[in-house]
Amino acid sequence: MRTTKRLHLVLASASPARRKLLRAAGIEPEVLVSGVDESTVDHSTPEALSLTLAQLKARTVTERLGQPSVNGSAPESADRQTLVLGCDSVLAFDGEILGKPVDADEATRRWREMRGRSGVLHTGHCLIDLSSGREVGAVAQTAVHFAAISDEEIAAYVATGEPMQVAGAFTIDGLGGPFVDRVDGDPGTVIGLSLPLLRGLLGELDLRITDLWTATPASSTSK
Ligand SMILES: Nc1nc2c(ncn2[C@@H]2O[C@H](COP(=O)(O)OP(=O)(O)OP(=O)(O)O)[C@@H](O)[C@H]2O)c(=O)[nH]1
Repeated sequence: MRTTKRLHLVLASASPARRKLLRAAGIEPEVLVSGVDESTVDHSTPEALSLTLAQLKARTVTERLGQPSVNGSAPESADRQTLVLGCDSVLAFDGEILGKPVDADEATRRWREMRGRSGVLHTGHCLIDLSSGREVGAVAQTAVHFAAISDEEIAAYVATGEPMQVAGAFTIDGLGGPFVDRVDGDPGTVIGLSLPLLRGLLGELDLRITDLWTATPASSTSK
């Protein structure tokens, strides 16, 4: 049965890219950074790692909101139904699971290996409905094909500092754009949040992504 309450999305992420994706899709999230120490989680597959970290981030913020955790049934709020979304992105490349490079040297080394080759960006998503305590989650994968860039291009890109801020040491919608030939799959998954996957998770909770629109698309695009 569809909700009659106003839906409110809390994004449990510091990622400016995730927030930008949601806002462009008409969803204005409240941002509550989880502060999770990702080094405490170790998993052998990129799917398990990205999903577990997404769950940890969403659950951490849910607890902080003073609501029971996943198995509790949070008290109904008057007119607002709050959802918490956690995400985590990792690159699977050459049999390794790669997050953000620790420094410029690692970013340089990675690019010298990645250029001209392909990897798979995995983004785990976890969505918790505070009113019911229900939790749903899934991982999206998008293949990334890197351009055969020169040592000089690598040096210039690493010098911008961007590679050290993002999983996989590259962006497709930033300075790294020219260095990715193509992606196979949802580009949002590479950027850090898959909107079609979010739509599916909301559907599992009997909710619609259109109920999350804070600005109706017409008004948000009017000049
Ligand atoms: N703009 C952009 N950001 C990317 C891209 N690929 C990865 N990222 C970012 O790289 C970061 C991956 O690190 P995560 O640990 O998942 O997220 P975070 O930024 O540390 O933020 P938290 O969710 O609070 O942990 C995210 O901010 C992603 O948005 C890309 O192609 N474009």
